[in-house]
Amino acid sequence: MKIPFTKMQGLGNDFVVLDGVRQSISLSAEQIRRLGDRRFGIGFDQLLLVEPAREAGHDFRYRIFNNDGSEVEQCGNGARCFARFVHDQHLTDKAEIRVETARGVIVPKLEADGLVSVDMGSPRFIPEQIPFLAEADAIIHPLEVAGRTIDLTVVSMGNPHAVQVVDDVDTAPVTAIGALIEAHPRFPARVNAGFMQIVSRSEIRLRVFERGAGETLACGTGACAAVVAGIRRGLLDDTVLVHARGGDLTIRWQGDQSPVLMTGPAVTVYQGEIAL
Ligand SMILES: N[C@@H](CCC[C@H](N)C(=O)O)C(=O)O
Repeated sequence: MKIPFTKMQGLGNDFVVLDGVRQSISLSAEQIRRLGDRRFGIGFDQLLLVEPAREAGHDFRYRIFNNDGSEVEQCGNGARCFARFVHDQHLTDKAEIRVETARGVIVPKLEADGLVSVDMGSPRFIPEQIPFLAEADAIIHPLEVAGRTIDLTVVSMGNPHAVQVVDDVDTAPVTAIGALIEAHPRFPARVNAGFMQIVSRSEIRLRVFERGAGETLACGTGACAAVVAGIRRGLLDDTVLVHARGGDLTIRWQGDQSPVLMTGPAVTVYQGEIAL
């Protein structure tokens, strides 16, 4: 069976997007891994499956899979690509879309300037909500990794993030230490590991070793989590320009229960068909 797909990217974080509205699609973890293989398949960091909404008042549901086949709760760059996809495929003519994810409803909006902004919902910090094994809630949690102690701020943006501050993202050991943090036993569902360099109170540089995908050129939820972590640590103001290796995002957060707002690009690269 052949299925049509769209290849998209948000700041170089790349996706295969499938239309599960016009046809019913069900993929095994093994099929996702095969499609995600950059030599034997199409290749992507995440696969996005767009489906009809389950509840009245919502426009769509979308499911997110890492290229290791695991299904995840949330994806920031994916949310922007999802919005561009349903619009370009004429699945909706709404500029503001209410979409169900595994962790609640998010609201992407196509802006007049071509960017997409997304209300990503409120961040969560309580250790069980991450999930993270810790005795109490704290802004900084020391974690033993490879014989040294790293100060982490843990944040859930629907999916789990552990953010550390580094002097220079270019020399930070993102791959080696990121993999150890991702698989650390204190994160029972694994975690996305963020490495944040503070440039000023309104600008950071960020690299993220993603759970289930390795280091990507950008991570939208990672950018939200890093800015929230920086604000909680008293290092950042409420509007921050995030420089990832694949490009820039603007993140806004007013604190407490207010939602995190993300604005950035979403680009279609090509369309094709592939045999499952
Ligand atoms: N690239 C994404 C995050 C994708 C999911 C993540 N790897 C996880 O396992 O939680 C983004 O842009 O947010």
